[in-house]
Amino acid sequence: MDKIGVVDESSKGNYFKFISDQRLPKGSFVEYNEPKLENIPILSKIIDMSTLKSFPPEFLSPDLDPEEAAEMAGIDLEDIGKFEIEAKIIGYFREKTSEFVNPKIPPASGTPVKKASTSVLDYINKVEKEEENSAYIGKIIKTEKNVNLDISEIINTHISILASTGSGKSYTVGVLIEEMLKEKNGASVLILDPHGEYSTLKDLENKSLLSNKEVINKFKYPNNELPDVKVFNEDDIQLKISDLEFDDLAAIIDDGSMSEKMRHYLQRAYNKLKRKNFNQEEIRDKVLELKDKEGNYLKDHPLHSSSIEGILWRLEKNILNKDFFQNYTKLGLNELLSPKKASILDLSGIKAKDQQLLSSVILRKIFESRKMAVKGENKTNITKVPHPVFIVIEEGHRFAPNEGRSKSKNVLKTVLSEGRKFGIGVCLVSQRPSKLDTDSLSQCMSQITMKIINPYDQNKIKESIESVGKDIVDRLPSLSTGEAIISGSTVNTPVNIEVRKRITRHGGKGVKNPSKSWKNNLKDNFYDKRDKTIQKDKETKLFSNENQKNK
Ligand SMILES: Nc1ncnc2c1ncn2[C@@H]1O[C@H](COP(=O)(O)OP(=O)(O)OP(=O)(O)O)[C@@H](O)[C@H]1O
Repeated sequence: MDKIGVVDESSKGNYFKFISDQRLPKGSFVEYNEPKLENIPILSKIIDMSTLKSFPPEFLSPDLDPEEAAEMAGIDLEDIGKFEIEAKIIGYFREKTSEFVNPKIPPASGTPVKKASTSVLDYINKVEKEEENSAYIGKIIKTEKNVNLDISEIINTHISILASTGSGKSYTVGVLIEEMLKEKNGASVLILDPHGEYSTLKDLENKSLLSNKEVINKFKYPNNELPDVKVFNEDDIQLKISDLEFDDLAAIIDDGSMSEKMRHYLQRAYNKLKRKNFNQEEIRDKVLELKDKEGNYLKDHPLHSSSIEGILWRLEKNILNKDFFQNYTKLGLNELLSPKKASILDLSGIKAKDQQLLSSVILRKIFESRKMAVKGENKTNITKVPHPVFIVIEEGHRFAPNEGRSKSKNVLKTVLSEGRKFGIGVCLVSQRPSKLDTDSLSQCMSQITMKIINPYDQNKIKESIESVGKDIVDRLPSLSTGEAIISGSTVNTPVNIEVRKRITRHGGKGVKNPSKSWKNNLKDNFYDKRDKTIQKDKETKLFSNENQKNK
């Protein structure tokens, strides 16, 4: 491999500087051989670059000969156009423990530096491209080297995808899901989709939409079938009231004004609902029974009496008059979760609070079900999901906000902290990491981080994610759309990548030409009329010219 630079004298600690005449992008990799360790190649990453020497401004005149100027300024002309590049030492790969080991000695001055070779870059991946449990996510920037995520790590210890709006989060989620659904993995995926932007994954069901035979083969299962992608919307999603726990019920009817007394009476009524399959009316009837039973006491204690009335009113308003709650569940876990299947819950037609509620019930059911399956228990009222599950939660800050209440926060935290034991992998997606619950974020042991400009969001990432150091955060604002830094347990060392192209169409596109769309939708479309008049004028002119010619 060709030498691209030489270590200069300023080496210290984990970092060294070298001089090169090449521009090397930040985040790219170089290597050098360490003679004290049998010449083993040491992988290092570029973190900064500056020009080595430049002419002082007073010598920057077009009339001045460069050689003369260099002599006058006391600069070696050869140094102009060279770069001083700072690199961070990553280390050599120790196969025995599958990790990069820092050599703890900086390279000596004069050590040749080379572009990292493919054989050294290979160690960045924990898994090979087309093997089981791998997700080919893109290439190391400015190279042809593939980066493959280790899916076992994602399922066991979760992943976060963080980026400012428009930087490519949902595109990247799409790529990850495509990889999950390839035949090599055959995953069971559930997507909580508040903006309804993932339905284009349905392209995977249609051979004619997949570009060629080679692509089709990657998704084709032994029975010749392609993956199943199902979209469920508000008409399909309804909650069975008896799936709610007491806290859910209290949270739904509490608009912030529910007193402790009201909570107390609601709890007593709820405790009387011994059967597992109660309906909306039965909750109200239990409160009415309580009112009858305590009749005399309530007469003497008007405050208690008004508490019961308060509950009845709230039940009427929030539960009995809502189509969203049914006495049955339209969607069972069996329908949602199955290998080689992605179920997209399009929540765009559901209010934010109801989205949280729905997610909390679904997450809890999946958690209970997986727990039972792993522990080998059998409970008749719980559907058994016998395989691991990958759950994508878009707009994660809505479901687990850092501040304020959310009906789904506690259960999501439980899934993140204990899901590891039960094979529930979560992908938490957010454009506002600073608004995301800190514990939830730090439970995601792998990260795909894309362009982030907001300093609050950058700080949050620095403070709550161990594997994302300052050098990574400093690079976030300069990333382009579609560029990402992968870090954490899914790869052996953090790596800058260009996310691969999607196989399916991307569903999260903005409006391409808003002006055109507005004009096309004008009630009195005078643009159309104008265009027709112009066309007519042209034709008239043309004919009159031809008439003239014919004359
Ligand atoms: N890897 C990529 N290759 C090509 N185009 C990409 C890539 N990533 C993103 N884009 C394009 O960039 C645009 C924004 O991407 P995307 O919708 O994924 O952003 P986002 O971060 O999810 O935004 P929002 O938060 O607004 O949903 C899209 O038009 C998409 O097609």
